[in-house]
Amino acid sequence: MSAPLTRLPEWQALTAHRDALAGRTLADLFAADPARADRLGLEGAGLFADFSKQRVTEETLRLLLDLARARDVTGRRDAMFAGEAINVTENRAVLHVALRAPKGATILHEGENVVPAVHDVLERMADFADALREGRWRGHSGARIRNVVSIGIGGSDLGPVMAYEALRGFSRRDMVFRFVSNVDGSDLAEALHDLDPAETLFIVCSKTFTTLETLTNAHAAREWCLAALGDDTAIARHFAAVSTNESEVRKFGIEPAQMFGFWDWVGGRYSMDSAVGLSTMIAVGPENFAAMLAGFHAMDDHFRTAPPERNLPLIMGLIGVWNSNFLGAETVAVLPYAQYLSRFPAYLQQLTMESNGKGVTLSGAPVDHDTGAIFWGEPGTNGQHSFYQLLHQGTRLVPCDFIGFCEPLSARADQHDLLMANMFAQGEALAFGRSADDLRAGGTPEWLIPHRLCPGNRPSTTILAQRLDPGTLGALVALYEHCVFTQGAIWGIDSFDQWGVELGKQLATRIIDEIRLGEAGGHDPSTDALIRRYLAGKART
Ligand SMILES: O=P(O)(O)OC[C@H]1O[C@](O)(CO)[C@@H](O)[C@@H]1O
Repeated sequence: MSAPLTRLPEWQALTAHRDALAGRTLADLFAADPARADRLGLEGAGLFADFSKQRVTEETLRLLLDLARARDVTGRRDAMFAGEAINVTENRAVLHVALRAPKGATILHEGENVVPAVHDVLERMADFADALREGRWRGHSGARIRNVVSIGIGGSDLGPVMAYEALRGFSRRDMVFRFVSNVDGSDLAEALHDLDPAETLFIVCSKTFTTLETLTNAHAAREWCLAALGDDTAIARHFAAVSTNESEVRKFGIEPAQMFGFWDWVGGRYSMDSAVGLSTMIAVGPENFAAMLAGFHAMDDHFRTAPPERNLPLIMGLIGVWNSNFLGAETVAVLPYAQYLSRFPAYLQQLTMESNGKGVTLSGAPVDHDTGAIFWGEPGTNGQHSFYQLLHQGTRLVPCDFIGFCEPLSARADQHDLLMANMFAQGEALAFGRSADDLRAGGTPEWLIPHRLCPGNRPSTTILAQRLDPGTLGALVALYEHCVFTQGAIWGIDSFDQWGVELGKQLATRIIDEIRLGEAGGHDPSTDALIRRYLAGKART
């Protein structure tokens, strides 16, 4: 791993190949090889991905696989599954794959099989979830718990809220689930405004149990609860915690019996299938949660065992490297054609950008190439009526991931056909565009042709699965997790730390004190002036 990535012969071969391919459009590639649609489709864990609308040939994939070999991606993958401390800057193992391993499996961490402990927590979660769902777990006044409010942020929020939205169709409709993350007090206020404290359970979700936003909201929720229920003992019936930090949980007043733990080898953004998924399990039930874990595990197995050239996350990750580093794409648009996946792009933003938004290699040397792309997106068809204009005719290259399902989850099957027709149409339009000749033949006046022309040659991947159920969701999340892993291994970065978020937190702590004291100073002139202006405005309220 010592030679800089871009000096590797495998990298240079890809650069030369990119130059040789220059000028060959997707239309050219399909004209030369109509069967590429068959050969560039891969299946794994119930997901099918069509890569034929990516600007790659089989030679590109061969060269990308050479690069993966040179970077020992499969060796690093095996090290992850073996529990090695591949998160080097925190000296930690990265074992989210153990969270979804079946009961009899063995995954070692420091010589100990962690799978039994994972299943102990899952069983405790299931008991608690069932007790709530069946009305056996009651509030302090004896009232049935009808509302579950999850308080967390980042990995302790985005996974649970995404999964709840994705699996709403499988959730208990007679219970209310809300998610509070922002330190902006209006988030909590809106979540609670119509809830009865006697019927409300809070799940405080924080790996560290020290996060400013979560602890602030949790204390405010505690006050709200006590103001109505009037007794400290009520906390035991109305609060549960998900954390790795038992002593801080106790300090907050939540007993270990209501604490569901996980481990330092689970990164926050890789934790939705740990106890962090408690709200998901309460919403959809332990069986559906187990089906989601099975979907994750099926993709883990595929990633671990499928040959590189048929390995879905590996190939998808490598194509992402090709688009970023060789075609110059800066972003990836994630476009689920499923309203239930409305929070999936936001979830992926943390997974991909907190993982691969790094500027130095594992040894601390600056990278000499771009790393993680900017992920963003919205569900289709909504996005079509806002930003797709730029995708079709703008000056930037934006590779798109379309995600769709064969079976509708609503009874309106004809609407599902409309939805899917739109998804297929967008991939086709991006790839093949509309030529001047076509427009002329359709009667477009000459002066309007440049405005209406769609140049095409814009790459996309289409992921198609049977239906959006718990197993599919697990497989889909694991697909992106392993994609991120593959890219991090190619770039030689630590995909599992997040030191970049620290500085802002430290500065905020200092500024909070200054605001409380009513005086700013010691920052740069712009920041000082902004704080003073804020203090002046605040004084007028
Ligand atoms: O679960 P915690 O410890 O409250 O952290 C929340 C989030 O904050 C971060 O550390 C970033 O600030 C994320 O990595 C993490 O998911």
